[in-house]
Amino acid sequence: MSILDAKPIVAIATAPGRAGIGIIRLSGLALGPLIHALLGQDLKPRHAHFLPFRDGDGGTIDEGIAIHFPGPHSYTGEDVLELQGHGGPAVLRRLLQRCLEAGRVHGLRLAAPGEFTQRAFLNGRLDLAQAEAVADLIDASSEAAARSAVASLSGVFSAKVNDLADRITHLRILVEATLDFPEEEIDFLEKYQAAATLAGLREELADILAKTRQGVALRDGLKVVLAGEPNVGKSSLLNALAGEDIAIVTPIAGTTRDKVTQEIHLDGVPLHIIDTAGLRDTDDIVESLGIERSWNEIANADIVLHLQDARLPIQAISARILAHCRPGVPVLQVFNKIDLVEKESGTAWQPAPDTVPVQPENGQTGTHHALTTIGISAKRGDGLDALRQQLLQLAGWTPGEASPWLARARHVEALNLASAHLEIAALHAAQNDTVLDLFAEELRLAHDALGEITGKVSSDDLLGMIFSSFCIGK
Ligand SMILES: Nc1nc2c(c(=O)[nH]1)N(C=O)[C@@H](CNc1ccc(C(=O)N[C@@H](CCC(=O)O)C(=O)O)cc1)CN2
Ligand SMILES: Nc1nc2c(ncn2[C@@H]2O[C@H](COP(=O)(O)OP(=O)(O)OP(=O)(O)O)[C@@H](O)[C@H]2O)c(=O)[nH]1
Repeated sequence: MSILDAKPIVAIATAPGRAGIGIIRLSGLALGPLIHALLGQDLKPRHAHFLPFRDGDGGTIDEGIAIHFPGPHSYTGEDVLELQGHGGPAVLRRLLQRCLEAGRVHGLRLAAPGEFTQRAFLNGRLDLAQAEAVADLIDASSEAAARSAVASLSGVFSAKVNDLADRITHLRILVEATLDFPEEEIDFLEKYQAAATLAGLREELADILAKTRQGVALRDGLKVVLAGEPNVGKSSLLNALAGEDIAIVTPIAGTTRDKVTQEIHLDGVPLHIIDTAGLRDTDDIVESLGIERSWNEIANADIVLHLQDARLPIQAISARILAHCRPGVPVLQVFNKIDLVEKESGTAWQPAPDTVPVQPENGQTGTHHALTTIGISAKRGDGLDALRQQLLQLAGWTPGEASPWLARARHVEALNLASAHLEIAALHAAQNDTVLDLFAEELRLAHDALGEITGKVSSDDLLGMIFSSFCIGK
């Protein structure tokens, strides 16, 4: 249901509730007659008119400003009418009713969520990544996310993707031109330095992918799971990072029975900190159900903080934690309660030689990031700044440097797909008897994958899914 119909649409564009000003927006192919019926006059294009908004009987609903943006020079690319009135819910409801009444003969109907922006997309005013950025800008939870969303909206991300797609096409055209002259196939690769060009394209794609991943982290946040045996201070760390008492802290082992989640922002990056039940063997049914959930959280984590008591030798549970998390997920060994180490031994805490990283039980050597070790005191606050820095670094963040664009998981998927096709193309190119049509086909598939990002290649299902998650009036 991506193209609903071409009828004119109307919606309240501003947030519900009391506000200084509220806006009703209409969009349609030819709003002239409707405007005349509604306002009793024509409007000078792109001119702010102060006038009364009247109901069908001539009674005044509000006094406000009306602006007519004739298509194609409007947000949607169609004729757009804005009625800017006072922002009370009753006023806007009456105005909306009045529009529907006056517009009935013109087929005016309520807009579906995101339908204004969908029309802007269908009329070529925005590409799909920019349209998504409109919603992401509205939803941005931090200033850093908003800054990056604006960059995406202005086309920074799309331009990168389009440029890469064009360069892939350029290479493909060279290859396909050669296909018509089979005797030249052999030296094609050398003649056009195809392998070197392809290597350059793959490097560029890897760079875009890394920045896009950052953009997704900035939009969706990262799941940081606090895991470890009971009583090591997981809940205390959650509270310290959150700056308030969210989770219950007691000296009793097994206090946390269910996960406790808190969202914090580091440098604008949303981190969902998840405190879990302490990992141990237990006969307590409630506790063991909680522990089962802890393992599930570890399996879904983007980053795991494995908390341990700094006074004790490294715990056997470590290998099991590594084995449970997804490949590539960084696990940070956090030694807590270093204040007690100092108190009991009289010297500052040092990472002991026996805290050298253990290998995961399932032998996934090399699939985890380097295991970094850090000492903290959740109670006193030592090491928390260093821990925050570590978290940002693990999130792929350069301090103070905002992600160049905001992005969505579906963009990363498309880039991964493009990357896989370029990788196969490179394998073809490396063969002695390169089959040029297979090489060209992989380039085409990589190009199409990139086209999904900007909507050059898209399905109605995809469009329906994207725009239906917008708010009404956008
Ligand atoms: N009152 C109001 N504020 C708003 C919007 C709106 O629709 N109405 N927007 C809606 O989301 C955003 C601004 N986006 C807009 C994008 C394009 C055009 C537009 O009329 N473009 C024409 C003319 C450009 C020009 O004058 O140079 C064009 O591109 O041809 C208007 C708003 C945010 N603020
Ligand atoms: N001295 C000191 N005590 C700490 C520190 N962190 C936590 N504690 C204490 O250790 C005890 C356990 O802390 P919690 O935060 O409840 O530990 P937990 O890992 O969430 O425990 P479970 O809920 O049993 O899994 C409490 O008495 C805390 O006050 C620390 O850095 N220094």
